[in-house]
Amino acid sequence: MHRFYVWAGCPLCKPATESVFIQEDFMSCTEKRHILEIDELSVSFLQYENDYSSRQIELPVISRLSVSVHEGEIVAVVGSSGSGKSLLAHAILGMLPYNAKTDGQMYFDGELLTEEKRKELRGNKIAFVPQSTTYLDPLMKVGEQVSQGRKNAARRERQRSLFARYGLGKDVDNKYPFECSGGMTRRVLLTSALMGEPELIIADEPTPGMDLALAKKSMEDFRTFADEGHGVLLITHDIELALEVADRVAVFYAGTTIEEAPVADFASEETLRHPYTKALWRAMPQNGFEPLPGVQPYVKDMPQGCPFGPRCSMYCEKCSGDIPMRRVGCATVRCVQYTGEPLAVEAHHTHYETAAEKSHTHYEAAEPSVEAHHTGGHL
Ligand SMILES: Nc1ncnc2c1ncn2[C@@H]1O[C@H](COP(=O)(O)OP(=O)(O)OP(=O)(O)O)[C@@H](O)[C@H]1O
Ligand code: NI
Repeated sequence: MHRFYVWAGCPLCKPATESVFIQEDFMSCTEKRHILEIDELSVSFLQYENDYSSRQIELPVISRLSVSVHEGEIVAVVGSSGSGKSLLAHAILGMLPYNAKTDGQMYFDGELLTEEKRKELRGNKIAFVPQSTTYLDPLMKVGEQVSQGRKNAARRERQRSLFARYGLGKDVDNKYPFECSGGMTRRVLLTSALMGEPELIIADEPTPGMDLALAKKSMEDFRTFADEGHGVLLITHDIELALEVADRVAVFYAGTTIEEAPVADFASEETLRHPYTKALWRAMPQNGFEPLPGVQPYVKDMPQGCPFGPRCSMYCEKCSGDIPMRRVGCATVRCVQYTGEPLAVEAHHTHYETAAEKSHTHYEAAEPSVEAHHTGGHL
């Protein structure tokens, strides 16, 4: 087991002026099995410059995006419309349009995700709940699609109980997609994902159109699924929902990850790292509902360096250069201004060792590097 020692002042046990060495066990972020790892993914689309031109341009919509899901985890991907959430899901599943070009590496259970591997995993080890309700085959009855042609007594029973759990009557089996309402289709897509024996569920905005009770049930089912040692990548606009159900949150902005943080870090603005994540925190109703002026840049007007730069009060010259993703404890952040690591109090206390052990610890690495993370992980 790798151990790193992080230097931080504890707001509870020590006065603010006094710092303590605390030992943090990074098992949770470096050595747990990585079910999914996305490493510096970029996606661009080849497009004609305009309606009258035969010249093609490359439109970069996702750049150097990194995110991971470990066993037992629900990782929420949050970010505003157009930040690249759905494209990430489509890239993992090999469902991008023909004019898309990708770069970077993706791993599933430690294995490189090739085009062939994606086809093999899609609908088997990786289940997908799409954002759009048009994914069902319009010419096939719903029941057939949910059972995926694999009928046996156990699967029939599983389907019956899931349909009952999500308020889908027996008659739904025999309906064609056009006979289902939008909300019903969402429930069908969800039961379909829960039907098989996947390792990972990628759910792209699974709850719109569901009433609160059903939405809660679906989150409970994701929790149970994750607790069995699987993983869930939950894409949502809804940061409050994310904080309720997820273990970690990946924050997307303009096609890249700007921060990945354990949910406990959202307990206060101070324990978050990126100015955009802090602004999201302040915009939550319970934290003052403070709106963030400005809009996310469109791909064609992307600024140099940090995409959040034009809206950031901390912007300075160094923000216009290359901004690498840095690992800081169990989190990652893409901000050159971030210097410290105020640990979330909860995480800190969970990992605190006895006084005797503490006295033998020494400062080893305040910020384990991304390389350390990789070698300590599955690679
Ligand atoms: N086929 C395409 N060709 C060109 N650009 C595209 C294509 N598909 C998506 N985009 C662009 O990629 C960016 C990311 O889109 P994506 O659908 O991933 O956003 P999202 O975060 O899922 O948004 P939402 O919350 O609205 O679902 C957007 O700017 C979108 O316009
Ligand atoms: Ni989307």
